[in-house]
Amino acid sequence: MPSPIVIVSDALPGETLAVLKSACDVRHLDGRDRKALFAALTDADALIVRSGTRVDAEVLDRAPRLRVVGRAGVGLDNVDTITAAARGIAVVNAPGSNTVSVAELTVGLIVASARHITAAARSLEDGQWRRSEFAGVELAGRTLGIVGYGRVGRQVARRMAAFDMRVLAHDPYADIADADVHATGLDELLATSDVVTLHLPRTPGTAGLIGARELSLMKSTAYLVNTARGGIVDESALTRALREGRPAGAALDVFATEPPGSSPLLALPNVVALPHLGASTHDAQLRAGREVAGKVLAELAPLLSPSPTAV
Ligand SMILES: NC(=O)c1ccc[n+]([C@@H]2O[C@H](COP(=O)([O-])OP(=O)(O)OC[C@H]3O[C@@H](n4cnc5c(N)ncnc54)[C@H](O)[C@@H]3O)[C@@H](O)[C@H]2O)c1
Ligand SMILES: O=C(O)CC[C@@H](O)C(=O)O
Repeated sequence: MPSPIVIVSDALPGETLAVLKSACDVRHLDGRDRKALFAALTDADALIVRSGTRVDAEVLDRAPRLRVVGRAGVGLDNVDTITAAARGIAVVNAPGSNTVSVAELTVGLIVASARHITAAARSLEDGQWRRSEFAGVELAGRTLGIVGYGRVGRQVARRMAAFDMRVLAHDPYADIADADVHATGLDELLATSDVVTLHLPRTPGTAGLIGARELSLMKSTAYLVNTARGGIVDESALTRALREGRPAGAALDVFATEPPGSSPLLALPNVVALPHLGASTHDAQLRAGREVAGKVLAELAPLLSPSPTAV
């Protein structure tokens, strides 16, 4: 029996690739090259992606043999799960694999915002020594508002409570029962928080959730941190709001379109911007790779002989 063909269209750890290669014919390409992706999918049994490959209906149309799409990470907003389900294609991901990494990056961005770390570092690199301009605020005693109290939101709450912040959380679907975390409505959270941090998925229901009205509710001294998904925030409204100084600044790991090209957000002095690094630790990538490889091989089991290397 020929080995199943697995297309890997984003970077995966060597260990994951080795596991897959022990049982499958693994082919690499850059998933942003749609032409190459379409060509490779004609005889593919599995496709493994991260956030860089858009797996829409057009992609699935080109893959008549596809049994499984593996997402080496959490967010499934780049995969058309409805079309996949309609065609009997399994979609598997690795929830929880990168929770700690995203929470730790979020802590970094909160501290960087309160203390102007990136702007001050850039200024010194430019040969300047402007101490008073970069005076920040303490986080202790101030209020953190968490929108989306799932895996990452809860880990951020724990870590920032250790900074002695008062923690609010808004999540219509979660049980917010942790001591020291106060459940609130979204408007109240926006109006009372000194830092607002987003940890919810991008779905048709959450796209543009934070728009001009919501931003206008925030304090002029507050910071917005987004390590969730770009499309949750209306970027045009955010650009206008930041130019007007309400909120005071934003730290963004994610953008509506990635890479964000010439987005005006990148040119604003009160923006800290990162190239979607939340899950980019060796630890998280290894966990995500192991989990997704195991799930993909399980879906391919009927095509495998002899049985795959255990993962
Ligand atoms: N920057 C990165 O590299 C990176 C890495 C991992 C995850 N993420 C993003 O972070 C998101 C959260 O990850 P997670 O593992 O915590 O997911 P999760 O599913 O554990 O938590 C998401 C929470 O959002 C809540 N939610 C849904 N709609 C909401 C709404 N309208 N208002 C408030 N809350 C709402 C859900 O009830 C859930 O509790 C993912 O969906 C993904 O998009 C980003
Ligand atoms: O694939 C990535 O590198 C980022 C993934 C991350 O955003 C996720 O949703 O797990």
